[in-house]
Amino acid sequence: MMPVLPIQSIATTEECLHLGRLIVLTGPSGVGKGTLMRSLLERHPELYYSVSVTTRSPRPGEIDGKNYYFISRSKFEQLVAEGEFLEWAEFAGNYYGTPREAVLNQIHFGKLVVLEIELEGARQIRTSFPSAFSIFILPPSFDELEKRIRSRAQDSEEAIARRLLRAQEEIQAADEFDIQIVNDDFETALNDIETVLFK
Ligand SMILES: Nc1ncnc2c1ncn2[C@@H]1O[C@H](COP(=O)(O)OP(=O)(O)OP(=O)(O)O)[C@@H](O)[C@H]1O
Ligand SMILES: Nc1nc2c(ncn2[C@@H]2O[C@H](COP(=O)(O)O)[C@@H](O)[C@H]2O)c(=O)[nH]1
Repeated sequence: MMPVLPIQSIATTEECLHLGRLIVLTGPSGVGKGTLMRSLLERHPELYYSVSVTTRSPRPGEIDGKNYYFISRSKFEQLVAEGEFLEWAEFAGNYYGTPREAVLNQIHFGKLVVLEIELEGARQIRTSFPSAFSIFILPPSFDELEKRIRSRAQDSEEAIARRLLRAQEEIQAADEFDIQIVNDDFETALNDIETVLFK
């Protein structure tokens, strides 16, 4: 299921940090992380985007292995027990996790690796990778955030309510991150991310 590169031994976390860099992109659901990420990858194909594993059902158009690896809760719990995740969390009723081996491989090879994950996972990464660079994406306002979640039209009312509740908690944690970027004008936000990553 998960991509495994032909590497004989995987470096430890600390060894990896000398070879590559880990970037964590976090922010409330609907703020535009995925959209920013897609544009960033188009402009910088040298980046490695870590495809997460989730127990959420695929949305229309989402492809297994591209957007996420979609698996059952029991399989996810088995992978947790086997230590297969670099971090994982439950978010709005579903599990999400970052495949450990693929990410460590890419860092080992000197890649700039980007994780797009929620707050609890980002906190776990800060503990295991203190040198990771963390970015928190903020909405211009809470009303605009709700509008964006609704405009996506892919979540039930219940899921939207859960995501908005969680968004309030997440936004309060924005100061824990190395940098905060407001995604108001899309191009400006994208340029701000590029500036901190590449300039
Ligand atoms: N700067 C922006 N101005 C207006 N709309 C935006 C902007 N950035 C993103 N959007 C829109 O907001 C909606 C949510 O964006 P997106 O799905 O990327 O959010 P997300 O943070 O990845 O959400 P999730 O964490 O739930 O996956 C999309 O319809 C997207 O087109
Ligand atoms: N802790 C983790 N969070 C993740 C991961 N992959 C995605 N996410 C975050 O989950 C929410 C919901 O995503 P959605 O696709 O259902 O809208 C969002 O904040 C994502 O950033 C992961 O591997 N670990």
